[in-house]
Amino acid sequence: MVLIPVISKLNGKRVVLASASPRRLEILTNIGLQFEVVPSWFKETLDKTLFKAPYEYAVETAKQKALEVAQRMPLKHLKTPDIVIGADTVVTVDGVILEKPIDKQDAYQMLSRLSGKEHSVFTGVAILLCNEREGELTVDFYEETKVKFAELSEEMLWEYINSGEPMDKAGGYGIQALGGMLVEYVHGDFLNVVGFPLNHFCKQLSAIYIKPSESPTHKIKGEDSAVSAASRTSEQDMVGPSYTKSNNEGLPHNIVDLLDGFKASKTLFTACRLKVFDVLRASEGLRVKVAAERIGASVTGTERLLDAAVSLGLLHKLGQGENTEHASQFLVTDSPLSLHGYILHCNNVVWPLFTHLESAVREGTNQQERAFGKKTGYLFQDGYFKKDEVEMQFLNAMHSTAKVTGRAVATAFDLSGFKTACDVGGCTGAMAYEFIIAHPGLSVIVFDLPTVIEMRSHFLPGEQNDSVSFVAGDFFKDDLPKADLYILARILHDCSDEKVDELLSKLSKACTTGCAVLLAETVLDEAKTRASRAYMQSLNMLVQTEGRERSSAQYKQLLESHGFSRMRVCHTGNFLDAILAYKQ
Ligand SMILES: Cc1cn([C@H]2C[C@H](O)[C@@H](COP(=O)(O)OP(=O)(O)OP(=O)(O)O)O2)c(=O)[nH]c1=O
Repeated sequence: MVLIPVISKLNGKRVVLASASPRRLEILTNIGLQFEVVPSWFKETLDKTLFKAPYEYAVETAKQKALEVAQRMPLKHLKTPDIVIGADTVVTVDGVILEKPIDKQDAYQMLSRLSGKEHSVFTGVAILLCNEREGELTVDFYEETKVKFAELSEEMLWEYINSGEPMDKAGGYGIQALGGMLVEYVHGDFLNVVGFPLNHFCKQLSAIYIKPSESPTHKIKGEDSAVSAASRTSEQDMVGPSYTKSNNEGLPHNIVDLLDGFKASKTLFTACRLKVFDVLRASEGLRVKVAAERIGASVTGTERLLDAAVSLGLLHKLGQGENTEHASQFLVTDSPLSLHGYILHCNNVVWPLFTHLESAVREGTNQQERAFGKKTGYLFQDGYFKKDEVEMQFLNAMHSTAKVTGRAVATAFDLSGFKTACDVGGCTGAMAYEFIIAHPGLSVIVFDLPTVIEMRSHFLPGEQNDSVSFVAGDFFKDDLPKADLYILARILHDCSDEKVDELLSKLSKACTTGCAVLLAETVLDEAKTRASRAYMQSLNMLVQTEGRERSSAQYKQLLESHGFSRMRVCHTGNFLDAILAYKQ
């Protein structure tokens, strides 16, 4: 059985079917696959004229369905999938793509087109491997099945249409049900018509998860191996699944992705600096020349930047020239969850520091002086951060990340036992507001430097709420406000070990038995089996600060040494994990 070995390979992985199709659910359930269903919100409105073949449209739609769920789950479901499966089925006849009919008349038109003719059914499938060590991989393929309808009388057509069966099916028919009466022959995979090419899917999974020595010898149509479609060579136009050369002939895709990683980052940073996403939101379907004028750049440079943004899934294919849902959500400057500020910080501060990563590794110190020509004490009291535009940019960055991570951190634990929290170094209050929303009985005092407190009105102009108050002070030099829960979001990871001990010792004195600290940090995964972001963040601390990221075991030891016990860790699946520990 091709599938049995693959099933065992998937055990323990979070598999998600990004489809509302009951047929796909049934097909995968019947083979004993363990998976969750999270229907995709991707609107199936890609411009068909931009695709040179119907199967390309089906594959791209399947990929976008899977991507949407993979990117939404950590934020909305607070869990990260390991594998997301997207699929899209289309019927084509005489070169026209038929999707689900919009009404009975449309169903009549479709079925009349199909009457007495052979047509093709294409199902595109995308398998998104989210937690692979080398980052996100997409394996996509399609399957074609030929179907011939008998000559359909008007009476038969309308009797079938009035059964209601056509309405939620591509081409307006269901071969597995009443629609089977319309069919003279099927050449190819029957389940592919129903909506999921099961055999091809199993072969792809085998190619991904079973080493050649383990797997029964089988050739998938075309060539061996399925790899990241992102590295698929563009000149390929083969009928059948999409491939690149098998790994032993080409570069391992994770090396290729890493080689190009910095270019992808810089593409995102540059597009944000030029406010490309704001310009494209203002007038959808903008032509490149007009976009170039609006962002004040050359036409040739703009064209390549936009093409690169499309390849990174930030923009829809050009011709529509419009933001993807995620670009609208996170990359335009004024959206509620905009990461624009953080991205500018990455471009203007983190990028120059990472340029000196080798020196940081050799010396074991941050590279502020090489990058910006200044020594630094505790980072955020340094003169460099006193310049208004630099401080405002940094606050923008912290504000935008707090907005994106705040909900996940605030909902990580049941905090109903606490009345007053102090958000130590709480910056603009974005995290504090998430805590009072998640815990209505809680009030939060945001404690931060006077200059930070003065600037808060830039960030939360409308959101006045009595449960959030602001107190100016220096958490190293001044007394901490009285509270029974102390929140420290991305504070300890900036500090030297000595500063960490100084601060935790102070918190321990401020806490009576039953009080607690809640840390929001990127927790290192000792087993190194999860996404590598935490280890990238650990290098970020090396180049930027005197601090570092820590594992759960290290936090446990550190907190216990300052009288905090009963530590619990919540891996939120977002940028930040949450740690709660109680004063003994
Ligand atoms: C041709 C044909 C299609 N279909 C169904 C399969 C799909 O469910 C549907 C094609 O529409 P799709 O957009 O592929 O799938 P969907 O809308 O049902 O679900 P989702 O988008 O959430 O993945 O048509 C049949 O059930 N029988 C058939 O014979």
